[in-house]
Amino acid sequence: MPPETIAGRYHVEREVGRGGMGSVWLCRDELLGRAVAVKQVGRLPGESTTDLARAMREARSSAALNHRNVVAVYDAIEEGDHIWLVMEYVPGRTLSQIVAADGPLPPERAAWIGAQVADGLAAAHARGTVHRDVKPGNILVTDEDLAKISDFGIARTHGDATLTQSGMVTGTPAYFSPEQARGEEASPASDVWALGATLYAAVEGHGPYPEQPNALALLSRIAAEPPTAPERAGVLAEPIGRMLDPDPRSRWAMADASHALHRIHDRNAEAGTREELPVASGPATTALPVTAVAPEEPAGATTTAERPVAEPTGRRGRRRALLAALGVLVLVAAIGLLWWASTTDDPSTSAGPSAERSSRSPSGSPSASRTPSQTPTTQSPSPSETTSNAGQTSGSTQKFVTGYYGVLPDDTRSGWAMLSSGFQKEIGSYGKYRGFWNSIDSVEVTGTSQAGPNAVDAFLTYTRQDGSTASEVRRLFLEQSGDGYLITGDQLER
Ligand SMILES: Nc1ncnc2c1ncn2[C@@H]1O[C@H](COP(=O)(O)OP(=O)(O)OP(=O)(O)O)[C@@H](O)[C@H]1O
Repeated sequence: MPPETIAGRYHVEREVGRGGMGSVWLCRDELLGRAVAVKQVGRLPGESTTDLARAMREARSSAALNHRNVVAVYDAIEEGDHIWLVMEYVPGRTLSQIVAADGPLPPERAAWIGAQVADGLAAAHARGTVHRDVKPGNILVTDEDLAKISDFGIARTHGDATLTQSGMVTGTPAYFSPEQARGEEASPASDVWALGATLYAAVEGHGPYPEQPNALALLSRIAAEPPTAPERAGVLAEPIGRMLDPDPRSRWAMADASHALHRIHDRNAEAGTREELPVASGPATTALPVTAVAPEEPAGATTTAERPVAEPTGRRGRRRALLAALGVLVLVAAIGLLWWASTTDDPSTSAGPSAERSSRSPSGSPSASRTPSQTPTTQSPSPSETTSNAGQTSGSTQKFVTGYYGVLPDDTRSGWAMLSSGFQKEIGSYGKYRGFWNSIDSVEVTGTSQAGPNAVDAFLTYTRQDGSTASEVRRLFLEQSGDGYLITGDQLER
């Protein structure tokens, strides 16, 4: 039984759940007058300090993150043989509880939940933290479908000591990526796999691999065999396939996943009702971003058909089924391509090369969502909060960014000159850059926010040539150049 009050401050109201390391209690923070969730992590006398270290690691990883899609950790209190992790209280259910109670989710709803989680994880990746245990049980979802990723219990930041000394499995094997199953280090790419497997489970009602009690047998299967293609994924078929790419080098980055999932959500919202959205409709299939992280691939050459959920492993039946599934996907992609070719109003798809299609809405510059060399230090608050928060030193970088969008879309020559040569190379050519901006009628900067010494988040609203609008938050990375700056890269934030 927990005490009535924890650390003289958190009044215990009731137990809200129980996990592998202990109970979670709903408490009232008497000092701040707010509800908090307090997770009790046991440390029995004589027991090793592994649990304690794990809890502290969870606290450290999560507390450094401030993102609406990551459960905030407020405090970690050591008391007797326990640690109390004080977290943001998220009223709702875990994704696994939702699927268990209500059955598999419609792909569009799963996409929305996945998009939010991808945002939270992308923020964690940007600061060097890998979650390592993404699974439906670690995703909390409110009644309004606000999703938050929790339990950075086995996450670690670069430079932390190895978690296990003797090959003990950390994480949930069912959601392990093939490279993890082979014993390689967890990486942002393995979080992408785990999110793909989580979305698979959300729409199918079971994970990508058949459950089995023998963890080692499961791991060897994951390492050797691709999962079977999902049957109920609909519009999520391609994102799941790209996230479950067995090769981590060509697997989507988290930003690509976020982008694609948001697109599905945006299109669904535009369509008005979930049911109205055709399954695997043309635009949703063809307009998905193509990751720019596979350097050996020619830009823009990747199609759904080239990246199946499962790659052939030598099992004939599976191969045949896959080929059939791929045939359908190729057909869908071809129909989508025709649809796409007949429209010019979607700037995010009009840019052509793969790097330019990494944005879910019109990009500030048609660039890849990439891991920046400069790590942002803060998360973006809402546009209204941000401009006024800019400090004196950050003013000039924000001014520069506002100025950059000020010349666009009309003066692409000047805009192009504000990009570093490396970034220009990454985009490909001035013609591609201009081609993108030609599809935009106007771009408005509704706010800016300092995301790091050389990183600025721009809150943008684009109006396309056809009058439709789209909004996004784009992070621009800058380098000093003479008295001014050059843009060295960008990344979609929201
Ligand atoms: N911040 C929170 N707000 C509200 N409920 C929560 C919160 N965190 C956890 N819960 C509830 O408590 C339950 C247990 O959470 P916990 O993180 O300990 O479980 P777990 O992820 O299954 O365990 P573990 O990963 O430690 O093996 C969850 O299933 C959820 O219902």
